[in-house]
Amino acid sequence: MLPAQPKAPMPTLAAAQPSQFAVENVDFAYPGHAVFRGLSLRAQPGEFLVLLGPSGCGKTTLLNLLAGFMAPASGRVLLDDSPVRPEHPALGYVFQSPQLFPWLSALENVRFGLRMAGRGSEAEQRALAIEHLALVGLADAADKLPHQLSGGMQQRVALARTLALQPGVLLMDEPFAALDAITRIKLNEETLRIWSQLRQTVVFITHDIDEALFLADRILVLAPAPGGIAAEFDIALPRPRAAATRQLAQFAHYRQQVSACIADLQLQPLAA
Ligand SMILES: Nc1ncnc2c1ncn2[C@@H]1O[C@H](COP(=O)(O)OP(=O)(O)OP(=O)(O)O)[C@@H](O)[C@H]1O
Repeated sequence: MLPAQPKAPMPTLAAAQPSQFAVENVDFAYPGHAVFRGLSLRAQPGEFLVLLGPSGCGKTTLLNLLAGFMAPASGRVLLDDSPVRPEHPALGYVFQSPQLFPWLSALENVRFGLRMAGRGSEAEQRALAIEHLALVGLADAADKLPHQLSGGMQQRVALARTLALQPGVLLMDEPFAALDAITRIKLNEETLRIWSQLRQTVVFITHDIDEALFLADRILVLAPAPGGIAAEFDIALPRPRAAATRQLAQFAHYRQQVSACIADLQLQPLAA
């Protein structure tokens, strides 16, 4: 009889070890189209970093470089001091579209990643999936199919599916852009509630200034391609943040500063 294979460790609802990112002097181009020249940035462990910038400046490209889906032409992308690779267990993604399997229940969608990673027994996977559905406020929807859920609920399932794998970093590419304004604000608040509990490093892409201000410890504004970081804002709004945060004079002040920066960028003539 073959010896039993050691099982991958079962993640729990406990906080992950937050990861750190370093992008060092990265150049990247699509054929005939330079996107980054000499881009450098860092994300500290447990930081909520938001990337903001005009359409086409390279936000998604940067996230793909951070995820190891694409390689820079020169320079390095390091995750916890090693070159990033897409299968790194610390990486978790949430995309604009929830990308759920339509024939699987919410619970089975959340369990899917755990099954693929071979983590735990079926009973453990189910228990963890239920715990994470409860974390995103969907304890009662475990048996529902995706088409029985609203867009916001589907995106919560996608978030639970990613969080169940206990990533050290969450890469979020405009995750709430397709939702109505009220649902989006609600999910911004939920994201911060969950982040304050689990404290992963988050890299969040948006082109919504209010969303960026509400969430971020730090905002990096990207310049139009081929560029890099045009400006950096430390957002010292008090935490925990809630609806009242958006009414603060300090919030309005940051909004004015960031809006002016982006307006300035969009008025710049395109680089040759
Ligand atoms: N596969 C590709 N081949 C060639 N050019 C591409 C490709 N993907 C993206 N681009 C171009 O590279 C630039 C950066 O694209 P990217 O999608 O990263 O921008 P973005 O800031 O995320 O835009 P948006 O806010 O509109 O989503 C754009 O000018 C885009 O047209």
